[in-house]
Amino acid sequence: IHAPTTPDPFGRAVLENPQPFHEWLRETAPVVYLEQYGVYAMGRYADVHAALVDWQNFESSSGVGISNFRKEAPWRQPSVLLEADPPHHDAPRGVLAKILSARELGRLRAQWVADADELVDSLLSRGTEFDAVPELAEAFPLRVFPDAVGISGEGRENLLPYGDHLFNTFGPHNWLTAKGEPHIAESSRWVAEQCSHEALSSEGFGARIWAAADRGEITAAQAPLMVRSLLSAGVDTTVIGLSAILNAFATHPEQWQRLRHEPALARAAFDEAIRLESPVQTFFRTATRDIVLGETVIPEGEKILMFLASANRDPRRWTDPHSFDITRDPSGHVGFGMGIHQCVGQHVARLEASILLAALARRISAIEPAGSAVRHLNNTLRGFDSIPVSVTVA
Ligand code: HEM
Ligand SMILES: CC(C)Cc1ccc(C(=O)O)cc1
Repeated sequence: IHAPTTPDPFGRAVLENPQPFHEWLRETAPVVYLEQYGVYAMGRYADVHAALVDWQNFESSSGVGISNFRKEAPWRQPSVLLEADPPHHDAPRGVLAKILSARELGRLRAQWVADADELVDSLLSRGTEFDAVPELAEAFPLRVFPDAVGISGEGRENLLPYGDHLFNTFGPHNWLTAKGEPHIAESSRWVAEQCSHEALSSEGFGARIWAAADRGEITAAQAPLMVRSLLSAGVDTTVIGLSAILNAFATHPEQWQRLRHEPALARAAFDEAIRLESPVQTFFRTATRDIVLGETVIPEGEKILMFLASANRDPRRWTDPHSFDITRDPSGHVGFGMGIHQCVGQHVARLEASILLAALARRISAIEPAGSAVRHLNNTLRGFDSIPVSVTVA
């Protein structure tokens, strides 16, 4: 199906409110050619899932953004994980999966719980009305994650702008990529400086990556790029994930009560928020051969735009897809991707969320909106700039 003119999926209107576009895409066909960008779009769960698990036909090494690395030079050195396919992808993935495993992360739990308790106590001592984005969704990851990686204390204000621009560059050049261009050279330089062996503290994820290089499991060239991966993917995403769950609970007070009575639901609640909100809305693959899908042929070398957020609300796969229900089984959602590139940091994200939610649930008997939430616009991410809330202390 050729769609000569559709609403622009990277335009302000769709980025603000993507659901009508997703509905149109799912109902039109399994694959729709978007003439505006010359890419093949998928919005149904079955097709997105199938593409994600089929790395041989839908490759990542030509880039997971709209730009085809085989046709134009990437603006930064390709990731040895995200923008690599087997066999090159295998060793870096194996090393990072071990370092970020749920088991390995257990050693961080006590410190992160203490940090969350301190942060929430201090916030509530200042009042019961606040903006949950800066005070919680940004403050908690920025307090625990850079230290867990082992980077220096100076310059951490570069992290969010670096990630925001990176995620914008997966989409087309537009007002969003133009916004980040003036500062990206400086923040890129700072990020690169944090990735050297000597810049990293002896305890963190970064040191463990370099130790793997010293053991010959990865090369000394791959090690700094793997640290860069953590700084690229590990901050803006979790800020949005926490914003999503906090906004979901503020707008569904009965679900908050459910969580308070059954704290063990926090883990499923976070994945349900990731399914419903899909912090990472879209990204691309590149066809490695002519791919026949229904009545459409995707020619070799062409880009496929996968709408994760649409797949996560596809009524063909989910009952009552637009509802936030923390008792639902959210497994199978593609908010963390699927297949060999599925988010290697998902346990870090889940640990941050479950610890922050527990700290809040202990102290707060109710949370509700105290004004309208403000969306944050980005070519790839969908989050919030502000979520004003008012809470009742238990
Ligand atoms: C709510 C938070 C997060 C979300 C929604 C998220 C989402 C995703 C998605 C959708 C992918 C798949 C990309 C693809 O298939 O091309 C991915 C991959 C990845 N994520 Fe996450 N992520 C989150 C947190 C994190 C964190 C905290 C880290 C680091 C500690 C991280 C590191 C990575 C890396 C390195 C990859 C590439 C894996 C590979 O290509 O093998 N992410 N993430
Ligand atoms: C959803 C993904 C595009 C997030 C992401 C970003 C960057 C990297 C990297 O390896 O730099 C990995 C994953």
